Amino acid sequence: MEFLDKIFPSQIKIAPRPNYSPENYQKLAEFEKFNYDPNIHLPEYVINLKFETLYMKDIDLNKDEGYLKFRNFLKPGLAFTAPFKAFSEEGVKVLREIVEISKSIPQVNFHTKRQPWNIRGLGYMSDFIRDLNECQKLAKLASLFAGTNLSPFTYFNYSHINIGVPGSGKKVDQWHLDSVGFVIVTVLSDCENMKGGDLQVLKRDRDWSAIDLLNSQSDDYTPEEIFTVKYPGPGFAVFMQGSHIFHHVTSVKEATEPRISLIQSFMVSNCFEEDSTKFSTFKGGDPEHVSYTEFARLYAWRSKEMLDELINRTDYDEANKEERKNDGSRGKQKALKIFKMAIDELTNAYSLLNGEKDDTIGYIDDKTNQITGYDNIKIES
Ligand SMILES: O=C(O)CCC(=O)C(=O)O
Ligand SMILES: [Fe+2]
Repeated sequence: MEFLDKIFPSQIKIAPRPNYSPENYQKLAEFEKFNYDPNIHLPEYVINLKFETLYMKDIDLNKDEGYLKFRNFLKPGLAFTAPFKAFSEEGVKVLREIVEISKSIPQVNFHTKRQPWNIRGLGYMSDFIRDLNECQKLAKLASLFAGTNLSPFTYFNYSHINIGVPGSGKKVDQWHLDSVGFVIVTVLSDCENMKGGDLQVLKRDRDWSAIDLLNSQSDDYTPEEIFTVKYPGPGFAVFMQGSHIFHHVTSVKEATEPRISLIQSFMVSNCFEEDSTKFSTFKGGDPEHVSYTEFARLYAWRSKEMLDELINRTDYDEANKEERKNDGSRGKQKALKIFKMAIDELTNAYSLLNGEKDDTIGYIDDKTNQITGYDNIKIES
């Protein structure tokens, strides 16, 4: 048995699949030749005990009691890992072929102010991408790093790809916090002689006061608190809690080919844990007919999971016994707590989806040095 199956004996939860593909994102015949097989496309994972890591507890600035309790629960909670080999040679080869095909599909190519070129939406169009993102082995590896069970995030995010064109003078990605809790960021291109194109992270937890520090970073000066990821080669990845630590990717100055990176996104499986999802980011960037439906389903699933917990509880008898002893409060209190959480989840979803509420976290625009929201404004490629 794989060591990951020993640690996580039960299946990772996957949100129910949509039984349709949104308009413009139907299955594509050109992708049919690729069949995902973790035994071929993933390597044997070897965990190096001298793994270079940064623990959330070491960069926490937030000393709020509730927050610390949550963090304690998430032990060991790696903020980010050292690079590890996430994909086999064959895995890299297939993914690169998929990227090449995708470049000629207009509706999956996006050019935004934050990211000059990204590819999104492949989960609906390619079974390989769908199966990779729903792979138990990869999700269990991410769960091991996070210290809690993680599930794949929404379909349109499955295998988000960034492309950095050498000499474009544009950052591949501006300083930002992710709008999803956890990511595995893999480089697929040859970076051996690349200048620039560095993924850099700030070693502080959600510290907005660091904006000046981030903006002071220039080509020839990297403040000590900013860490540069050194990828040994294609197929190597880092796992990170991108929703907690600011990160960006510098512009590619020189390289033998464009920089290609692949982002696998994960959210907490347990509906009762804190969730870092920020709907407004996706609302502001993805096609409207996709983001609304995906997030309606996501919030509906999370609330359903909460109510299922209430329906499937096996400790009512015990709670009821206690209840008789304790004047009827215990079982009732537990039930009320779950109802309240489900109501809050739905109220939050309702206000976000109908536009009464905005949960944007934005990114730092390098032109203005200001936090900027996602406004659906596309730029010319
Ligand atoms: O492309 C990369 O290396 C990282 C990109 C990133 O942080 C993102 O897409 O959120
Ligand atoms: Fe990111």
